This record gives sequence, structure tokens and C-alpha cells, in this order.
Amino acid sequence: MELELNRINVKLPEGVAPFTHITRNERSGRKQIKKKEEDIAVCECKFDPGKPELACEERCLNVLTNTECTPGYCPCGSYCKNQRFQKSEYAKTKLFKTEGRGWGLLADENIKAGKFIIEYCGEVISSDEAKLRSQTYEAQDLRDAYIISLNANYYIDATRKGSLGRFINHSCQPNCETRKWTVLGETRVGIFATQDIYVGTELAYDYNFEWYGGVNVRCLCGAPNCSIFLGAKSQGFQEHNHVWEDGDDRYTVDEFPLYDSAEDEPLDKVKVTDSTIQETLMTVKTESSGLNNICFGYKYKSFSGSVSARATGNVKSEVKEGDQNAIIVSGPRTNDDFNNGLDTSSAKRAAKRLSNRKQKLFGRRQVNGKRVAQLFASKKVQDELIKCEEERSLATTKLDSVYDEIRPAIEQRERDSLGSLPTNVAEKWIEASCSKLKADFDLYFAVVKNVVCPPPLTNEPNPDP
Ligand SMILES: C[S@@+](CC[C@H](N)C(=O)[O-])C[C@H]1O[C@@H](n2cnc3c(N)ncnc32)[C@H](O)[C@@H]1O
Repeated sequence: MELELNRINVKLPEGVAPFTHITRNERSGRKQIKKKEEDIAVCECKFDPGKPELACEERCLNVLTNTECTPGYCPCGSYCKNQRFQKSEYAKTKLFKTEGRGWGLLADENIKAGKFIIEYCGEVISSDEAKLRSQTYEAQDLRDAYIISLNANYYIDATRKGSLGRFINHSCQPNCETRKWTVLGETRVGIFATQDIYVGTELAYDYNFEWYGGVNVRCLCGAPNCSIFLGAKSQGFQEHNHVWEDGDDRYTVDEFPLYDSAEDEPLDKVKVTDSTIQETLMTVKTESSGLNNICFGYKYKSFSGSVSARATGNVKSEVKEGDQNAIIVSGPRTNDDFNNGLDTSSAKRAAKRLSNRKQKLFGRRQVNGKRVAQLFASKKVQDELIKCEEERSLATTKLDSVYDEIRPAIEQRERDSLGSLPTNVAEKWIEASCSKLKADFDLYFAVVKNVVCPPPLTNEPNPDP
């Protein structure tokens, strides 16, 4: 009976491959577990009949922890606004045909930043089942991939059953993101606007594909910062294609064609032949929410003909043994490879990303401003560079302390199996990172400026009498 209610009839445009439309995940062979009363998260909101619009708004304790209120337990009763997944309170959207990316979804009304747009619904399946299904879909020649990861052990497959959320395409410059929410004790995935979206705009989030082998799939999102291939930002892809940090002479980038600029080489010049169709397996992990979405891609078309080489300046962090983010699997993956990539909780990944970022920020070879200052004859320039270096040192210390300060929050979320970091925590990190980058920039700029345009020699006293 419950499942019957879950399925709804939605009229689809002609040409859309049929699927069953659902508004709640389906779990075959597993009944929804009823939560014990003491486990139900009840917020501390005080309902004010004079201000019903404030019932469970953004300061509600449950909202702050990405948890929906449970009907019958919320102090705001039927006024509670924190049951959007349960009530399918979706934004108005419309299907449309894209150029080269199949169907896409666009906003059919103006959508405010932060608004819940739609749930990514589908069948909840185990990792073994996900692997099996991806192989079956591949054998059936299905091109589009709809399997994303829900957590370390489960996946959502929206291939046969899903909501309109299954039509949202990837963009390297997205206007939405996925977030995990706990709804009546179960984890569900929602798509949220990250900026104001105007009616008629295509909705897109960054799939953040983790590349696990197979061919390089051309990304057609059209964003100016497009990474050109799906998964190109992932470590697996970069290592396979030998895109190393500038100055790393282990590999010569020129030998490994990677970059195919759409401007340099229009798509129609790139031959696509059926014989070049190969399998590819990808992970989609969502940066902003720490979600770790596996997406099984299959039967992507590879491009024959040469592609022009270009070092993209991508940064590669060192591969360490046991580093979950450093799994590279070329060609079909084994079960072990498959599981390895998934065992880390999203919070751990968030922590690892922060830690990687920290390593990148602190571990990179740096210009020592004080030492460079000694190379200049002018005392004025020396003072300027020393000041920049001091400011940079302060920014580094601040970044370091912010990192230590937010670490407990990351670990707490890891213990609670929560995905996204609170906005105030993320903001702190971003602010400190930006100050550090600015301080770096100021120093480098001062060096370059004084090399290119040295100040005129004056009678200033000799700094080294
Ligand atoms: C979840 S589906 C999105 C809906 C799909 N376009 C459709 O028609 O059903 C994901 C698939 O869409 C295609 N796709 C999504 N974003 C893309 C992009 N930026 N460039 C190329 N193909 C994309 C890929 O085939 C991918 O496997």
C-alpha cells in the first residue's frame, strides 16, 4: 500500500525513456524500520501562533543538523516547515532536451539560494547489487548513468525508478548541490540551490566524478572553467593521464595528450565510432556536502584522433599508501577496488580534503620573503617584502589555528555519520584560506613589481653599511 502511494503518474515529453516515477526511495526486501520513540530527534522550537512562518525555520535544531522533524513529535505541529522530503515540497521544474547531454532539468520558477529543489529518489541497493546492475545496464547499451552512492554500503539507482532529479546534468560551474538529510531515521539525498536560480535556467550540480578507469569522457557542460573530461579533477584521472604539478619531472606532460579545447578543436572534428565505445566506471562525490556519490558510467564513447596536449596546472597531492582518495584503477575494477573506494565515511573524506588542502597550502615550496628581501638593494623594497612576509606568516598561523579549531567539528560529524559541515565552520575555513592566498599574492606581487619596476635609486641610507 505504501509503495502504491509512492508512485505517481507524471506526463513526460515524447522521447524520454520510460521509468517509474517515485517520490520516496524504494528498498527491495527491506521494510522501513520504525524508530524507537527515544531515538526520534525532537527540536526545541517554540511555536508562536502569531508568527507561523517561523515554525522550524533555519534555526531549528533539526534543520541545523540536516534532520527532518517527525510528524506527531514536532512542537510546531502541522505548521512545521521542516518536512520537505516527506511532503515532496519540490521547486517547479521542467524537462528539456539538451545538446549532446540527453535530457536536462530546468527551473520553472525563480529559486532562491539554499532552497530544496528535489529529492534524488530511486531504488536503494547494496554495493554488490550496484555493481551487478551497472554491468547489466552496460550490456543493455544504456548510455546515461543514474547510480549514486548513499553511504558506504548503499546506493540509489534511479535508472528504472526515480524522481525528475535523475535528469539533472553535471556542470563544472553548478548552481545546485546534493546534500544528505536524515528523514524518519533514513538517509536521503536532496538537491539544493547554491545560488539564486532564475526561471528557465538549467539546473546542474557538480557530479565530482572520481575516475576509475576506462576512456576519458568529454564533459559538455560548456562552463568556462570546464575540466573538459568527466572526472578530470579526480586523482585517478590525473595520475592515469600524468597531469602532475608544475615542476614535477617524473613525467612529461607533453607525452600524454589530455586537453582537448572545445575552441581549438570543435566537436564535429572529433570522430566518434562505435568501435571506440568502452566501459568506464566513475565515482561521483559531492564536494560541498562531503557526499560520496558513486556513479556507474558505462558505454561512453571515446574520441579517436589526436587531442592537443596542455598542462592544466592541476595540483596533485602525493599518493600515500592507504589514502582512500588515491585509488587508481585502470580498466575494470576488482571487488576490492570497488569496496576500497567506498569505505570512508563522507565526514572522513571531508576531513581528508581539508587535510589535503592544508598539506597543499603548507607543504608546497614557498618563497621566503625575508631571504628574497636581502637580494634587493633598496631598503624601501626590503621593508616592503619583510612586511609582506610577516603578514603571510600571520595568515599561515591563523589558517593553522582555524584548522585545529574546526577539526573537532569534522570529527564529531564523522562520529554522527553526518555529511555536510555546518556553514559557519566552512566559512571560517574559507575566510582563513582566502587571507592566506591574499598574503601569498601580495608577497609575490611585491617581488615581481620591484623586479620589473625597481624604485629609482635615491640617497636612501645603505641598509648594510
Ligand atoms: C543522471 S543522468 C542525467 C540525465 C541524462 N542527461 C538523461 O538524459 O537522462 C547522467 C548522464 O547524463 C549525461 N551527462 C550529464 N552531464 C553531462 C555533461 N556535463 N557532459 C556530458 N554528458 C553529461 C551522461 O551521459 C551521464 O551519464
